[in-house]
Amino acid sequence: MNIESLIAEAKQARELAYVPYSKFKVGAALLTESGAVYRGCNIENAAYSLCNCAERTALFKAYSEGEREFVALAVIADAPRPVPPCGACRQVIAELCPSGMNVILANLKGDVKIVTVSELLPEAFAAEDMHE
Ligand SMILES: O=c1ccn([C@H]2C[C@H](O)[C@@H](CO)O2)c(=O)[nH]1
Ligand SMILES: [Zn+2]
Repeated sequence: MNIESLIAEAKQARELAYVPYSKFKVGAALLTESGAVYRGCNIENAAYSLCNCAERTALFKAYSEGEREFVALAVIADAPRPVPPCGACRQVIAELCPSGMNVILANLKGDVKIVTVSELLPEAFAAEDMHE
């Protein structure tokens, strides 16, 4: 699976977004070590703080199906620049994905920016920091 294909998966996922409030559809696609792809879209709620981003939808779907080895995550939206994940998603990505994993940020215009998990959230607190 190459970068373009993973972005295409994220674009497909984006079509399923539930966004009556922001009207801002986001899609994500998470590639696992075994080659499986988990898609996610953002799902909003009248209680705004319950809105779930595309990235977290994809990660939670994959993790809850038993997946543990993640190799890349693509995110796409119709934005002026490659869509930047929110702080909550950065924290969840840092918790569940390897620090050197690539996160592919894209928009519908074809702009792509690739960053690592640790670039998105340097010095993130994680499970291994909790006990000696
Ligand atoms: O990386 C991002 C940025 C935003 N959103 C969602 C949250 C909300 O539903 C809408 C507007 O912020 O887009 C995502 O899903 N992922
Ligand atoms: Zn988010």
